[in-house]
Amino acid sequence: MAPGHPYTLKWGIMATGGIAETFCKDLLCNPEARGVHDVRHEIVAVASSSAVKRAAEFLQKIDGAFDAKTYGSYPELVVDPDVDIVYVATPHSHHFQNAMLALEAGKHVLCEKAFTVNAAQARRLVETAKAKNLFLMEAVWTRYFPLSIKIRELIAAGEIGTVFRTIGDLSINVNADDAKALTFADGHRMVNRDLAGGATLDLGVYPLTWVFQTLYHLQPEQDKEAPTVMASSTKYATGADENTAIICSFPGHGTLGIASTTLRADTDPEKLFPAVRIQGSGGEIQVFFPTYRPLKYRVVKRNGEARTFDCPIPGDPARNGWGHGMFWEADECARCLRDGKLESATLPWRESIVIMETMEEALKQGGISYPGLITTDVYDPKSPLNTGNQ
Ligand SMILES: NC(=O)C1=CN([C@@H]2O[C@H](COP(=O)(O)OP(=O)(O)OC[C@H]3O[C@@H](n4cnc5c(N)ncnc54)[C@H](OP(=O)(O)O)[C@@H]3O)[C@@H](O)[C@H]2O)C=CC1
Ligand SMILES: O=C1OC[C@@H](O)[C@H](O)[C@H]1O
Repeated sequence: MAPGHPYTLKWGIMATGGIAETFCKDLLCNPEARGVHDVRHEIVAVASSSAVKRAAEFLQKIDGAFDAKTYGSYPELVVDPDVDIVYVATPHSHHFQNAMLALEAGKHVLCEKAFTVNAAQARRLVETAKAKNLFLMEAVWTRYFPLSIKIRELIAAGEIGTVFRTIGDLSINVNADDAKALTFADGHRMVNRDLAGGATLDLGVYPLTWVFQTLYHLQPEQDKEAPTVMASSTKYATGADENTAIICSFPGHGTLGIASTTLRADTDPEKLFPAVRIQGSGGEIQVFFPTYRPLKYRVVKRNGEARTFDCPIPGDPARNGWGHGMFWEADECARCLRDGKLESATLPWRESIVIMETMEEALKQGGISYPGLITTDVYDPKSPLNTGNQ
């Protein structure tokens, strides 16, 4: 990179669904619109497992990167020599096999949340990235929000004294009219066990993110303590969890985290109450819904003094004001690669693994299980999850 020139990261996009579209629209935003001058992004290839036509249609949807190559399969994408990093945007069920496909082809990887279906798969991804000297990161975008960075700084600076407890929720009321079924069809990734559906892996990872970034991430390195986990779930008709509560206890630090998620009620129908409360001896920090894309936090001191801070997401005027907030995690990938780092200090590999251990244990205690095809930690390039027959 020439001095003074931004480092450019060249992306290959694996899958053309909802979040791939949102993420790519963020990649297409001018970084200067968010005050970023040191890195930039280019979408050089897009792959759909269903048809090359879908990849071409995707470029129309994102309204940009019209010169990007389009592929009708994931294996073609990962061998494209122009791709630096693959963004894995498939359902949870596919993450392990798809991320392995990319790593084995020598590509760096940003993999959507939930990272994998279980901890063994997460460990295998990390081992592979390490062995091949490749960058790997779980796409928990919330951690890279300036709001999250600020809150971690406030906690570290003692703004609310000693933190003892974090309570977080991410829930959506998707009851059908009769309140028996949910509005999702049984085959939808949110509830389909074959796609690792369920509230915990899809939504629970966000309240857990708040528990982990406030109670685990900030623990001193020499005292890192994984939580003991107590959890309970209720099951939907498909066998996926629809309602889960997880208590994370860090006894060595005297802290407790409580993360909950349900598909049967909203976190806050009136958008008045905090979705996350980080509670310390000197007060608390409240974070408001959406738990995954927060725009506002409030610091409430023990004496009742309170201040609210709005944190709007900067839009790009040249893209009709678009800006969703996923660009900050993309900037992190670019900076890590520019600086020769294989993992992000904001979400280190070890932490992603401990979070997967926590969710795996919670699901086990809740009696939730997933099929062998999507839980195996044995890589198979010919798995239908890679070849698109699943
Ligand atoms: N960070 C965030 O805010 C969000 C993250 N996510 C995460 O992103 C991932 C994808 O979610 P989302 O984009 O909403 O899902 P979608 O169903 O909209 O898209 C998933 C895409 O994966 C590909 N795919 C490959 N095999 C299958 C299969 N058997 N069934 C369904 N899709 C398949 C398809 O693309 P193709 O045909 O082109 O191969 C499909 O379009 C999930 O892991 C989810 O947790 C989701 C929403 C928000
Ligand atoms: O990651 C996510 O955040 C937003 C939710 O609506 C979505 O289901 C989930 O996958």
